[in-house]
Amino acid sequence: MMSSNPFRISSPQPQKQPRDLRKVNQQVQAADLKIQMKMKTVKYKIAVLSGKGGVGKSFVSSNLAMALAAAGRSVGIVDVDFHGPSVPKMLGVRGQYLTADDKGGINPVIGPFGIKVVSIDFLLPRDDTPVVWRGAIKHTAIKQFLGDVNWGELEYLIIDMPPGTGDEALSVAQLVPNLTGMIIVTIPSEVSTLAVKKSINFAKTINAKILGVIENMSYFLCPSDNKPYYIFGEGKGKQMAEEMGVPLLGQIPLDPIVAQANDLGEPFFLKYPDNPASKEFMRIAEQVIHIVENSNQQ
Ligand SMILES: Nc1ncnc2c1ncn2[C@@H]1O[C@H](COP(=O)(O)OP(=O)(O)OP(=O)(O)O)[C@@H](O)[C@H]1O
Repeated sequence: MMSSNPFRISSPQPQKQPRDLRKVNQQVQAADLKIQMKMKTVKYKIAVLSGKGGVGKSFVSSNLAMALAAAGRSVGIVDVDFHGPSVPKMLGVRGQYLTADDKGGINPVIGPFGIKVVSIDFLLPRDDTPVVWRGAIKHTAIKQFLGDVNWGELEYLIIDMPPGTGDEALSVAQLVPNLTGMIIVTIPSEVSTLAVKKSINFAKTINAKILGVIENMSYFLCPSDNKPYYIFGEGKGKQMAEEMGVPLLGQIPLDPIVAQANDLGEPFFLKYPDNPASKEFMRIAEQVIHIVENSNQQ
């Protein structure tokens, strides 16, 4: 005869569950409190996202971080792109390790210009180790990156997000207290700008301020005639930013030296300060500083 309870779900144990729940609640509250404490000493927290993958979001995050540091600001960067962590390589610190202090805190890796860097990449045993995590684990990892790392006093924390508006974006929106705003990276192609519109609408849905859009791979500056060639089309980023009512912070050229430096694990902005892309990053950093430091939000 079939049992009335085919899944053999045991009946609830009223005395045990509340105690366990209380313990879990206490742990969650303690973790949230830790994040609040750690983030109190970080003035501006900026998430960098893109609607689509491969548009150069990590390149932009890493080089914007260096440009902000070159402008005299203290900077940290947290890479929450768990499935494709490329910030360490783009900052030239790949292969280094996070260390623990005697109080259980995590010491970030120190990158160029003294930037504090945290990424899952520092914890992976091998180059080809995939991160196979569901949303809940990524949420916990983001909590640890925010609450357990010794960030110290920082003016800027750049949060390099994975492409799209999935679990990580929601976790960051939920966990980072007083998120200063979001910067959205795009390339001048129709498919990318469509995806960006989704990111902008996502930011609006969660009430995050959009600091602006950065158009990457905007044009190729031909070395023989020094003229810009708009490979993916001209003016798309500007048009899209105007349509969506957000500022276009800058346009980074497509340059084989960028790809080469990133592939070699060289920090591009530091190594090629006179390249037009680096100069544009400096201009973008100055605008970001102007926008966030002149608003009262912290
Ligand atoms: N302006 C540029 N000129 C030339 N190559 C570039 C430029 N920007 C990025 N790249 C190259 O494009 C590739 C993708 O860059 P990146 O990893 O930053 O993109 P992403 O949007 O973060 O990708 P993902 O979707 O994996 O998170 C890299 O090989 C990088 O070197």
